Amino acid sequence: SNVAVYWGQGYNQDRLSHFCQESTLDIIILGFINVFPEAVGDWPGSNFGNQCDGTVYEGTELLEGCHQIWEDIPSCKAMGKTVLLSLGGEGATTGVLDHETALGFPRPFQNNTIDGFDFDVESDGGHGYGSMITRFREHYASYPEENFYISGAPQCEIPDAQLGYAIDHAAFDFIWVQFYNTPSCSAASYFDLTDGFNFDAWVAVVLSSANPSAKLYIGLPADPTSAYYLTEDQVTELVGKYMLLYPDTFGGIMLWEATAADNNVDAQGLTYTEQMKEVLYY
Ligand SMILES: CNC(=O)NC(=N)Nc1ccccc1
Repeated sequence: SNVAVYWGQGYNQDRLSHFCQESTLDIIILGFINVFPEAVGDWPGSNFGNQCDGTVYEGTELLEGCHQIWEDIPSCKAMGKTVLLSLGGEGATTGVLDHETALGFPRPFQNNTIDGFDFDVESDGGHGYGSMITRFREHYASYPEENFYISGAPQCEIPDAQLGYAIDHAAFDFIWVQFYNTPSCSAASYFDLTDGFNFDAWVAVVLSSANPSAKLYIGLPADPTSAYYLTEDQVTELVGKYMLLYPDTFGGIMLWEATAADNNVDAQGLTYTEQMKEVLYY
């Protein structure tokens, strides 16, 4: 099973190549394309924290000076990483992506080196995401020799207000549930009296979704100051239980996010990511 991390919004974050060199990481999700086109023909916008030079394509919010990222993606893939580009993120302008706008979402990702797209839609979700993912699948089909992926980061309440429809009607490869940010179903609630952690119910969602063989990941915060943070021992107990309960559907652990995980070092000098890898291969 895999460790997936979000990268692009970390405090004083290192360039992508630094994380590509970490053997513990399998999937790196670049965040974010955080402005969606309001209408067909509009351009999306992007934000990668401290990583780009601030210049945008004329008249858009789309960053054009992300040289380090575009330089690092090919080498990241050469090191065996799966690199996905995430659409959305906290506070993103995701607009009501209707069917037409969804199909018209321009793909200004000048290079085609990314392995797929992640949907981290946290507000204003429309039903366009199902159409958009179906359209992505049609594009993917014209490159049968390539492996392209679609992933999603729903909140843990079921059905997820933004992605629930898309998960039921369009094929995802990975679903990393944000078992944080929502008290009622967080992984942390497994350890308190409420015990609302709902991985079992999420397995049922996947098995009745458009792609029952999608892999389901446990999403966790990597920052020890986060309200929903789990200690290494708590992750060992929780993940140890669910990875054995659902060996076919359990895909691994997703962390928000890469820099926080790097900076979170335990008494043995292991980063949080290395601790997660130990849990998965325990
Ligand atoms: C995968 N997407 C996220 O994790 N989005 C998000 N809103 N993350 C977040 C986690 C902790 C504090 C603030 C934001």
